Amino acid sequence: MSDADDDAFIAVTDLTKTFRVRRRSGLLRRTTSEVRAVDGISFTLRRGEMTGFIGPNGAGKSTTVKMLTGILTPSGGRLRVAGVDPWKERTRLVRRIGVVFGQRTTLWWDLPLRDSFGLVRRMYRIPRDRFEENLARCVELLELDGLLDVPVRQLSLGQRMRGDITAALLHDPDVLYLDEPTIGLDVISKARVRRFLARLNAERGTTVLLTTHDLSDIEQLCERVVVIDHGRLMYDGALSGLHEVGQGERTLVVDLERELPPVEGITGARTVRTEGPRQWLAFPASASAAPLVSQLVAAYPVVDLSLREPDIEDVIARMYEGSEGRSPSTDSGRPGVQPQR
Ligand SMILES: Nc1ncnc2c1ncn2[C@@H]1O[C@H](COP(=O)(O)OP(=O)(O)OP(=O)(O)O)[C@@H](O)[C@H]1O
Repeated sequence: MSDADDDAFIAVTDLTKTFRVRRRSGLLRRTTSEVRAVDGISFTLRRGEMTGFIGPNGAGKSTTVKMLTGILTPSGGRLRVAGVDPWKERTRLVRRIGVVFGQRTTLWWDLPLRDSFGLVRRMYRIPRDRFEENLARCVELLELDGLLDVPVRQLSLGQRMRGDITAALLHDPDVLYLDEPTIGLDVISKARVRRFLARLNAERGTTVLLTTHDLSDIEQLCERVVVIDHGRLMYDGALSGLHEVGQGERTLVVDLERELPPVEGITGARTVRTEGPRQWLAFPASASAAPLVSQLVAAYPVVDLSLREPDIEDVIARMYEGSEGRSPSTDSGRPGVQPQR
C-alpha cells in the first residue's frame, strides 16, 4: 500500500510558525519581536475530502497553506502531505499539489492563456496526450472556449480565475489548495467555479482545502470545516455544527409599504434594526425562513423581502462569545466549543 492510500492523506500535528519582526522604536533603536502566526494546530484530511479552512484576517490560514506547500518551513510540529514532508521534499511534492490564489495570478500576464498553459506543461514535464486531455476537459467544464488566444491581462477576473484553476490542474495533482477562489466574482462566475470544483472532487477524488471568506462557498462545497484564529484551532467538524456552536443567525430584510414601529409577534424572529420602511429580522440559521415569511406577509404590508446569510466573521465572533472565559483550545488541541467529529 502506498502512503497515498493512508487514511490521513494530509496530517498536521502541533504545527507552529513564528516570524521574527524588527520594528523601529524611537529614532535610532530597533527592537525585535516574535509573531506566532500558527500556534500548535493539528488536523488530518482523508484522501478525497473537500474541507473548508476558514478564519478572520490574520488568523494564520495563508501561513499554514504555505507550510503545506513547502514554501515556508515550520518552526515546530510535524507535517505530511501525500506521504511527503513538504519542506524537505518540495520538488517531489510539487507534482502532487496544485495551488490557486484568488488575489494573484500564476499565469503570464502578457501571454495568451494557451501559451501560459504550454509553459506549465514544460515546467511540470506533462506528457503531451495527458496535457491535451486535461486541458480539453477544463476548457469544456470551465467554459474557456474562445478565450485561449486572449492575453491574460485582457481577461475578466472570473475568466482569469478559471484560467488559474486550469493551470493548477494540468499536471493532475492529488491535492488542490484554493485561497479565495471566488473573491470578486459575479454570481454566475461563482456558480461556474463551484460546480467545477464539486465535479473535480467527485470524479477525480482530488483532496481540496478551500480557504474563503464566503460562507456560501463552504456551504455548497464542504461538509467539513476547520476554523483557526490567532493561529489556534477553534473548530474542526461539520458546517452544521459550526452554525450551532456559533449560534449563527440569518437575517430577513423586509421592505414595508411605509415606515412602521419595529415588527413584532413573528415567532422565532426578532427585529434587530429599522431604517425607514426597511426592517431587519434575525432568526436562527438552522430554522426555515418560510414560516416567518408567511406570518410577516399575513400581518404586515410587505413590499419586498430578501435573505442574508451569516458571514464567517459573524459566526466566528459568536463562537468567541459562546466560549468567553475559556481558552480557545483545550489540552487535547480541540477547542472547548468544538463538537465531536
Ligand atoms: N512574513 C511574515 N513576517 C511577519 N509576520 C507575518 C508574515 N506572514 C504573516 N505574518 C503575520 O502572521 C499572522 C498570520 O498571517 P496570515 O497571512 O497567515 O493570516 P491569514 O489568516 O491568511 O489572513 P488573511 O485572511 O488576511 O489572508 C498575521 O499576524 C501576519 O501579520
